Amino acid sequence: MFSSFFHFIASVVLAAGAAGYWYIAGGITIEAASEIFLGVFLAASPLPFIVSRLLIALRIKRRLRDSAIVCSRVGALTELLHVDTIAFNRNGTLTEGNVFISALVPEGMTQGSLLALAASAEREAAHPYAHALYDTAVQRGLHLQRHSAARETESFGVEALIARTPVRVGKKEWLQEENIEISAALLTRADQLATSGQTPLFVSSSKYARGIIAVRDDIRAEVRRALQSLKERGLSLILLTGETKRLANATGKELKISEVRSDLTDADKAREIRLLQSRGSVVAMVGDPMSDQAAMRAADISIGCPSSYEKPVTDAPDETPHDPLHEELLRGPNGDESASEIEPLMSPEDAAYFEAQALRNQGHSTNFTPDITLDSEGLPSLVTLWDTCNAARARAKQNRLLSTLFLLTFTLASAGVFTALDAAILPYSFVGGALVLLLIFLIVNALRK
Ligand SMILES: Nc1ncnc2c1ncn2[C@@H]1O[C@H](COP(=O)(O)OP(=O)(O)OP(=O)(O)O)[C@@H](O)[C@H]1O
Ligand SMILES: [Cu+]
Repeated sequence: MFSSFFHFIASVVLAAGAAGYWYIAGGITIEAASEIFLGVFLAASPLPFIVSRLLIALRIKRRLRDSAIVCSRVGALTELLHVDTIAFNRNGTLTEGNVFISALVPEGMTQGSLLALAASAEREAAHPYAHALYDTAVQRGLHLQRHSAARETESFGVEALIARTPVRVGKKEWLQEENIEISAALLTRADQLATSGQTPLFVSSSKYARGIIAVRDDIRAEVRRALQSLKERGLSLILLTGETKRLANATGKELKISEVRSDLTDADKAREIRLLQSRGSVVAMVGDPMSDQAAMRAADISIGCPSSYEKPVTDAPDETPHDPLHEELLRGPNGDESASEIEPLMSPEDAAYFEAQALRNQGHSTNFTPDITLDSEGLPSLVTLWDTCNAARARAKQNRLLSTLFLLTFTLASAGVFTALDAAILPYSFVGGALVLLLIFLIVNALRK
């Protein structure tokens, strides 16, 4: 856009220069000088270049008509060709989006009570892990306790007050920061679980870890192939994830990605991207438009991977219309009176505590649309998009070359440079006609099969 503007200014200056020269040195009339001005201006105009750029985006768009890939910024399609690094998150983008509990490791309690404790804390949490814990507990018919307040911390976990006791579910590092005691046995077990591709969630009540719940969301086979294809196309890949180092490394190994950054919040991911950019990389970020917002804004191109988590449930629409546990929880302690869930019993101190914490979590705004949104296939459709853009690149090159040739020869001819060789000054009507022909040719060339 900027360069087109300068190109335009340059063409005006050039035209004025040529007309001025002939008016003064050649002694021609003002009418003849304006005709020279017009001729040079038409020959040197940026129009063919602007048209070429738009046509390429149009070509790509037409090619993508049959796929469900959505592009909300047309320029992104041509800019995609300059990208050399693809960054992506793990959960939802690389994985099935099907989270399940793969191990329950309680310490000093039963598996059931460990899960019930964690699920009680996760009741209203939004993370897919929270849903998995809660849904499994409900399916098993476990008795959940009501919490008086809960707070979900991005990238760390959830904290809830249950019967005035703080219960936490989340990352080891976070619990350790809160001075929660974790036994050596649990720590070892967690490392084993993470190395085998699972996410160990620590559950603590008061100041002690009560066990681990391991959740799992496996890598999709198509994603492995897609990443391989992207690598073959000369792109650098980098995994930016909120998961812990062990799991991230296991994922990297499984997918043969050497660049892996773990334990990142959204803001950390954005910082990693800026770091890559400062080294000259042009980065596209594939992620979740909700939870990777800052990273996607920082990237040169943001690509939304329609998270499998958000898939509308079409398979079983009328299964479990209401969960029995929910109703049980709504019933008061006497079994008859309906206790309100919306107004939890919270002491003013608790309320103040959680209010202060909640304020720190309010960074995200919800209305962010990525430049490009992949189809339900997710990452594999990026390969299709890339190939389409790349195929268009050859056509773009031809058109640019032709436009440049036109500009050089017609500018010189209409400025009268060839009069030195006894040629006449090219009249502006001729230049105009040639320009129209050129534009028609560009259109045909860009859009033909
Ligand atoms: N509600 C929650 N309950 C338990 N653990 C949580 C919760 N929210 C976050 N965590 C912990 O924080 C970690 C990172 O979460 P985060 O949302 O940042 O990453 P992610 O989106 O799951 O992964 P990626 O960055 O690859 O997409 C999780 O692995 C989990 O250990
Ligand atoms: Cu996705």
